[in-house]
This record gives sequence, structure tokens and C-alpha cells, in this order.
Amino acid sequence: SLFQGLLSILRKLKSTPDQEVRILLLGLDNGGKTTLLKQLASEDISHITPTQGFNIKSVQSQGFKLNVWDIGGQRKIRPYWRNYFENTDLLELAELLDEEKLSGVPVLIFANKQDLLTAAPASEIAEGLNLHTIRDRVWQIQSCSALTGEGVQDGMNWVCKSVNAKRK
Ligand SMILES: Nc1nc2c(ncn2[C@@H]2O[C@H](COP(=O)(O)OP(=O)(O)OP(=O)(O)O)[C@@H](O)[C@H]2O)c(=O)[nH]1
Ligand SMILES: [Mg+2]
Repeated sequence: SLFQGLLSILRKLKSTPDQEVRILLLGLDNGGKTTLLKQLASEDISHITPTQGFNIKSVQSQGFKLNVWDIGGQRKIRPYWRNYFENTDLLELAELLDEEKLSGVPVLIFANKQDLLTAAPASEIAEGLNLHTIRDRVWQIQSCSALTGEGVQDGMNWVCKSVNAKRK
């Protein structure tokens, strides 16, 4: 299928040169991943529909080429995540952290939609996800609004800083 073709291309892209950073944007549907990615690339965010597969976008930041993979989060798409990781369900952060192929990879959690009064604050999300128990890698939680762009670049700056530190 087209999807399998895409996956095989993505697998070939796996070896990433030094100045390039591969970022997986994972999360449940409607979380704002695509909006965040488009905001990052300074693209129009007014006509975004649920992602039926992948979006890949490259953005330059701090001398890095960030190759961001935005993967659809709808329940019917989530099973495909495992094609990439060759693992079963990866619905939980804990499972992602256990994934051998992602060992030591810095983790950034975006607490998105902070422009909404009903949004859970980052501190609450950090507690709910037990982030303080993560000891095997650097992690960060970043409040943001993909709608206004607030916090998005700050999050990516942290990513660049962490990748830099890891490669030195
Ligand atoms: N208020 C508010 N709405 C947002 C924000 N970010 C995204 N949205 C809205 O949330 C909805 C879903 O956004 P998407 O970017 O499509 O979400 P997604 O995570 O890519 O969803 P899937 O592709 O289905 O996995 C859209 O209506 C966005 O406009 C935000 O920071 N604030
Ligand atoms: Mg999307």
C-alpha cells in the first residue's frame, strides 16, 4: 500500500547526519501536533485536518536541520506506529520510554492549548505523567499554544540544546 511505501522510505531516512535532528511528534489526536509543526514552519494554520498518516517537515533552528515527523494520532492510525518501532502498542509515554530504540533520547512534552482557560497547567500534566520519575534521559515540559505560537520555539530551542549536549 501507499502507507507501506511511505514507511519503507522513512526507514531509509533513518541514518541521520550530524547536523540533522530527527524528531518524532507523537500524541493523541486533536492534541495540536500538526498545528504546532506548521506554526514552527511559519505556515498557515487555519485549514488543518486530522492527519491520515504522516507529515514530514524540515525546519532550520540554531544551526540544526530539524526533521520533524508528525504522525497522526487517531485511534485507527496508532497501530501503524508499531511498524516503525517494531513493537506493540505505544500509546503510553511509559512504553515509549521503555522502547530500546529510543533509549537515552531526550523527551520534550508540550503542554499545548494553554490559550484555553480549561487547559491543564504544565505542572498538573507533569504530575499526572509522573515525569519526575524519569531518570534515564533528559526531559522537559513546555507550556505552549500552537495556535498563538507561544512557547513553541522555546521547546525547540530546548531540543537543540539537548541534542547538542548529547553529541558532544
Ligand atoms: N485553542 C487551541 N487550539 C489548538 C491549539 N493547537 C491546536 N488546536 C486546535 O486543535 C485541533 C486539532 O489540531 P491538530 O493540529 O490537527 O491536532 P493533531 O494532534 O495533529 O491531530 P491528529 O492529526 O488527528 O493526530 C484544531 O482544531 C486546532 O486548531 C492550541 O494551542 N490552542
Ligand atoms: Mg495532525
